[in-house]
Amino acid sequence: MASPTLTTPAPVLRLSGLSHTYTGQRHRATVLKNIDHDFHRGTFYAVLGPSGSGKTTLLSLASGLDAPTRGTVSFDGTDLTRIGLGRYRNKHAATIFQQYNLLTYMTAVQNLTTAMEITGTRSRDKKARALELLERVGLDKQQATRNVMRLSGGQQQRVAIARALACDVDLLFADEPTGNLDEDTAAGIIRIFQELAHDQNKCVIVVTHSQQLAAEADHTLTLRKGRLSA
Ligand SMILES: Nc1ncnc2c1ncn2[C@@H]1O[C@H](COP(=O)(O)OP(=O)(O)OP(=O)(O)O)[C@@H](O)[C@H]1O
Repeated sequence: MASPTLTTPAPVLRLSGLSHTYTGQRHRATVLKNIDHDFHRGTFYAVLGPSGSGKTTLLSLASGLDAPTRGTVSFDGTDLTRIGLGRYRNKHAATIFQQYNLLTYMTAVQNLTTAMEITGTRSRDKKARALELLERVGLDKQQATRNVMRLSGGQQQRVAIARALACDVDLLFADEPTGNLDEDTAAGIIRIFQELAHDQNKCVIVVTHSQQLAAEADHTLTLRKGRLSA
């Protein structure tokens, strides 16, 4: 009897020969060196590495914020340059930035509903969905309807997380998402990342210094001297 063939699922995100060099007037620094790595749906990844090792750079290339100086990033087998970086960011990837990047003239709810509109995320009642997600990250209705600049740093970080959750996309990137949170709130956010990967089949990639977060990820990768290793 023929044995069943096991096929590896295609990666949702592939980095091939990825290198990145920052060039200034008197300064040139190669931060990433010839990185090859596949990332899969249904998986929660943590990327660790010393300060300045290039974690944020890696995330900005993988999330389509910047283009690599060499090599390619592909989503479901298509090079991001063919998809278009703007379209990729709007339709396929949500990013939680280290500096949150919230729309400062809006409330938390409006930040979420605007992101849902941009990504074309369908919801019968976008405001109700936004309130529900903000509650999930621990923000009550009063905080959710306040201008985001009148929230604390940790509360703004949770708005940024809820905004990423509001978008129905395959890839979620996060840069130090628990950096400003107390241990209990951080544990709640880590559980949300696990649910997104395991119950909703998303690919979640988090850059962090937190050992607490890395211990809960399915795969831990380390960036050191421009190389990524498992
Ligand atoms: N726009 C830029 N122009 C020039 N050099 C840059 C630029 N952005 C980052 N770098 C340099 O690239 C290197 C990697 O920076 P990056 O922010 O990716 O590291 P990181 O691992 O995320 O650091 P941290 O853990 O401290 O946030 C650093 O030496 C940094 O100074």
